[in-house]
Amino acid sequence: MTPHISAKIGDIAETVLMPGDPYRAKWAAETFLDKPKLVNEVRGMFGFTGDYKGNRVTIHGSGMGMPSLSIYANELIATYGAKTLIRIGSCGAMQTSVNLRDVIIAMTATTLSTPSRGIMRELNFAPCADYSLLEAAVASARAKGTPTHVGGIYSSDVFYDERPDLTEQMTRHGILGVEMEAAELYTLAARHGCRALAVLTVSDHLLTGDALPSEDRERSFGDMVEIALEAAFA
Ligand SMILES: O=P(O)(O)O[C@H]1O[C@H](CO)[C@@H](O)[C@H]1O
Ligand SMILES: O=c1cc[nH]c(=O)[nH]1
Repeated sequence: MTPHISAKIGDIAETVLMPGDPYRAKWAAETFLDKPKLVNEVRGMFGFTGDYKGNRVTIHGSGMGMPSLSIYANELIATYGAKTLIRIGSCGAMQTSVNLRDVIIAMTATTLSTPSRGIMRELNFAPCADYSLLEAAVASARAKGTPTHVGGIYSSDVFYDERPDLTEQMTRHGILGVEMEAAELYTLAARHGCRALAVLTVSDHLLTGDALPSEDRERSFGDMVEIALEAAFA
């Protein structure tokens, strides 16, 4: 047990999918896993462990933002022995070539700061995905025919951004989309010798202002979950 996870040691799998939303964790576990078992609900942050095609997997919420993800990822790695952590999140598109419902597989995660900033000091560490997971996720997305983009994303500390100039710079520099957790996940995975990846579904578009109504999201979110599960066990 940890301060934030009540699961017994052994109740969490070595492979963990991490949506920001605990209700997405519940939905994904109940939709895609055999025999999903609730293993954590401290603070309403659901974690479920079950089987995917015979492979043991946990789907556990991260909460929103890097400080929250950092708490859960640290505890999952240090106490429960998680080795592969895949974020399954929503994001805002930053390129005209990226459409609502498309999937973005994040090679790198640019950021202004992460909870690890204090350790890095003057170093501009480049958080990047595990290549084996990235390659397997791209193959899985291609096989499914899901419209998918692979490249850099931006991990922001804020949802309500007061810096339109930053968005403009990100777009100019080819950043595909914005979310709020991947940079810290990649940094923690690098520190602890784990594998990490972020597979994201575009829920809104920063350049057009378009946004998905929540009832439309399930199908594309389902593709994202299956891509992550297939990549984890490739
Ligand atoms: O849909 P999730 O996984 O929560 O991800 C995105 O949505 C939240 C903001 O609404 C942030 O956590 C952001 O990263
Ligand atoms: O962090 C996020 C997530 C979805 N959409 C955004 O614009 N930002």
